[in-house]
Amino acid sequence: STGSVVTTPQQYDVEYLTPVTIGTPGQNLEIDIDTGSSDFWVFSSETPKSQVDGQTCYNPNKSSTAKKLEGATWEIEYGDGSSSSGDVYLDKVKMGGVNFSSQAVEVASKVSAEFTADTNNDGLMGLAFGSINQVRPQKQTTFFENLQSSLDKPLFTADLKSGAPGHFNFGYIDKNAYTGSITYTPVNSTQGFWMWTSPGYTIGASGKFKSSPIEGIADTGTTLLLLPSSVVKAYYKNVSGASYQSSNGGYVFPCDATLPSFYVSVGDDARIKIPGKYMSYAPVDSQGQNCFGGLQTDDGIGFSIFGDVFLKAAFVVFDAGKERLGLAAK
Ligand SMILES: O=C(CNCCc1c[nH]c2ccccc12)Nc1scc(-c2ccccc2)c1C(=O)NCc1ccccc1
Repeated sequence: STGSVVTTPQQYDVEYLTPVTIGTPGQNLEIDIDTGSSDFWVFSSETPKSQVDGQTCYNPNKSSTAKKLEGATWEIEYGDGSSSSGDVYLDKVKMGGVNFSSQAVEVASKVSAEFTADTNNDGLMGLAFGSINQVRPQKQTTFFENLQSSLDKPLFTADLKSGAPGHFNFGYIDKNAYTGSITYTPVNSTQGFWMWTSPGYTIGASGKFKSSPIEGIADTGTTLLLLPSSVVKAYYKNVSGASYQSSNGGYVFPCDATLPSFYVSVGDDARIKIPGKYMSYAPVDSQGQNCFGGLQTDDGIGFSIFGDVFLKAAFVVFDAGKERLGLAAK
């Protein structure tokens, strides 16, 4: 089997939302497909009304195919301090024409304020590895892991775009979705992530390649590109008026500054170009005077995060069959 589903960026490309159908009859939710985590959790009939602000809630009691996974609970906390927790049902899940009949759906009986405030986002579907799933006492496998053996090819692809709908595809590679060739690089999944190492980077079209291995994860659930502070400092040296502002929690610069492009090397002889305009995330003030950088440091994380700022510049193949990541220009 193969599948394809549209994914739509929210304002400033902060996240991408994808339609997912759960249960019988189908309940349609808008979900953040997240290759940086491994839990599929949703706003639900068990989420206190005070913590719901417009989100669509999955109600297992209204699904004839829902079965409670007795004794199973989950809780998850993300690096920004946001969190959610609850219990678990098994139900039919459909996305982009592919479906799995007994997917673990983690229903939220509690969500933190960040998720309540994210009014269009009805939940997250983690597509990292099941080894870091947070359901206890027994970890659950991801939607992709459940589908893998029935897919034409054991892979999925992400084609995120800046300010326009893109696609997640399952089981096949759409040759029309990229230019040139796909460069593959090994994935180390021992920490449960799509973790890979870039050999280095180049700042600006006429910049010199800097050989500097960067180990990080391909993470559609993180908005920004989070790299070592040495790399980040070197980049913002080229942006007039840029400075680290602890009050804003990162590098900020005048919104009219000229931003150099940033090239991330892949394998021996390929690189992904991130256009300068992707390197500005959003205004930090209502006048739109100063802007928050799309590139920030990975301090305190333990690895870098190749988030949406990077991923939307590429066509990305998440190849579980060969434990590798494919990257191509588009
Ligand atoms: O969790 C994910 C992917 N799902 C995010 C879902 C999500 C988390 N708030 C959300 C809010 C809305 C929608 C989705 C999400 N990736 C990883 S791996 C390591 C870290 C980490 C660990 C320690 C410290 C920092 C990061 C994160 C992380 O917290 N990223 C989010 C972030 C990263 C930096 C700043 C803010 C958030």
